[in-house]
Amino acid sequence: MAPPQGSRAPLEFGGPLGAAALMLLLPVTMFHLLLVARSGPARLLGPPPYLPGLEELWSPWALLLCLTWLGLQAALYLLPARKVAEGQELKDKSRLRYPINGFQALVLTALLVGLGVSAGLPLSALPEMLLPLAFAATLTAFIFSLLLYLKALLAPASALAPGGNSGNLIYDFFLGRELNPRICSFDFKYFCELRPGLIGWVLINLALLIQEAELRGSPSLAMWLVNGFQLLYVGDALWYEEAVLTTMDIIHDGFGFMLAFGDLAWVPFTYSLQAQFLLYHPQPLGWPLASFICLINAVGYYIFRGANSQKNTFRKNPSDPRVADLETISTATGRRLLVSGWWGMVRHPNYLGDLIMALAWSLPCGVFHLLPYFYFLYFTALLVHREDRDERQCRQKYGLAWHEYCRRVPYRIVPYIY
Ligand SMILES: NC(=O)C1=CN([C@@H]2O[C@H](COP(=O)(O)OP(=O)(O)OC[C@H]3O[C@@H](n4cnc5c(N)ncnc54)[C@H](OP(=O)(O)O)[C@@H]3O)[C@@H](O)[C@H]2O)C=CC1
Ligand SMILES: CC(C)=CCC[C@@H](C)[C@H]1CC=C2C3=C(CC[C@@]21C)[C@@]1(C)CC[C@H](O)C(C)(C)[C@@H]1CC3
Repeated sequence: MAPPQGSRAPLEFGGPLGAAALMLLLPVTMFHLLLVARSGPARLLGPPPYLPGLEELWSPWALLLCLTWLGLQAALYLLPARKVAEGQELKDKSRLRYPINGFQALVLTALLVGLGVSAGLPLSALPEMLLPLAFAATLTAFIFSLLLYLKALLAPASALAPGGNSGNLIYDFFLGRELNPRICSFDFKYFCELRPGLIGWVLINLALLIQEAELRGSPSLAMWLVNGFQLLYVGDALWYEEAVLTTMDIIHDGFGFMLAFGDLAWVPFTYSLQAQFLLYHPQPLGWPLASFICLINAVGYYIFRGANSQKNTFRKNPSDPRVADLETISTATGRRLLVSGWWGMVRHPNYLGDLIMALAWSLPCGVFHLLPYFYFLYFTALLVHREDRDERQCRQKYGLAWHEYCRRVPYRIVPYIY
């Protein structure tokens, strides 16, 4: 049931036409990347080396493996958590509770995979299955999104997200109608955001590293760097799992095809692109340059983690000694905005740190192919668009206080540039 006309949020992503285009373009782009990464020329802007037939894309075994993976991660999600955190206050003043056991799930997955490999699990065969696995993940995302859409038809208006309730089926299916779709205490958006896709991403990276070792005797330094950087990123996300509860996806966005496909297919199969590229295009990398790239990643991580933890600590407890001395702006909602510390440097310092890391992930692949920089380019576009969406939401939330924040912190992501 769509909310009253007056409360409808403005259309984003180009409205229904843009949503329809993205639902086609995103999977096509993902398959293009998977095909080009394993081709000789590896030309991002060129045609794919060939168009795979359905017999190459569809595999019942790949679908079974995909669903088994989802089942395993769901089982790990349901294990007793070391902690249960409360989410931000909802419209009806209630707060949802979330299990904090993501890092535990990562460690248990690593142990299970390690046991499997020692028992003969052919993990290095995974790279050869990326196309059918990506197809299975895309199919799963579509079906899952349809079930979520149908579930939202039964949800009360108070459970709906501001965005994905335009009344247009395609747009609402893409953006997602329900804000926090759950069955009992199982939160589908929270689960998908941090578990199957992220852990699947580093598992694919590991499989690519093992296959390179089998092919060339040992993994290259570039492959070690990419695996290490991205394992740090995923491990950090799961160690600081509670911080995701103050991010846009959890606070504001409905759970629909965009996030379901993003979590289940886009993240594991396009975020592992550098490792895929390196398997088929080994790159020489000396220790001096590798050390410099590690420094770049470290600077990015320092900014990323510092900014996210500062904002999350502040949102959880403004009186926390770690943030109590920071300068803030009061707002009509009663919530305050940080205007010093990381959030006094630019309005999204966390994005800056993330982008610096994204660049560090590409550099080990050399500078003679554009393909490994796809993530950096896509991610820049995603974060610029995301920052614009967040600006609109915060302007609406905080009014004059946000204008004052923009006056005092004029740059969005990069100091003195943007
Ligand atoms: N690897 C990837 O593919 C992606 C990674 N990310 C990363 O996820 C992280 C989270 O980003 P995102 O989800 O966009 O949201 P953010 O963590 O940037 O949170 C945005 C929210 O923070 C609050 N906020 C903004 N400014 C201030 C301030 N000055 N003081 C206090 N609170 C403030 C507002 O919410 P409120 O005031 O209501 O609390 C705002 O809506 C980032 O590090 C980003 O780089 C994001 C997208 C994709
Ligand atoms: C083009 C397309 C398919 C869009 C979907 C975007 C999603 C892939 C991203 C939206 C927000 C994300 C976040 C992370 C991963 C990518 C998605 C789902 C994130 C879990 C990565 C790890 C970080 O530490 C994080 C937890 C802060 C982050 C949260 C947002």
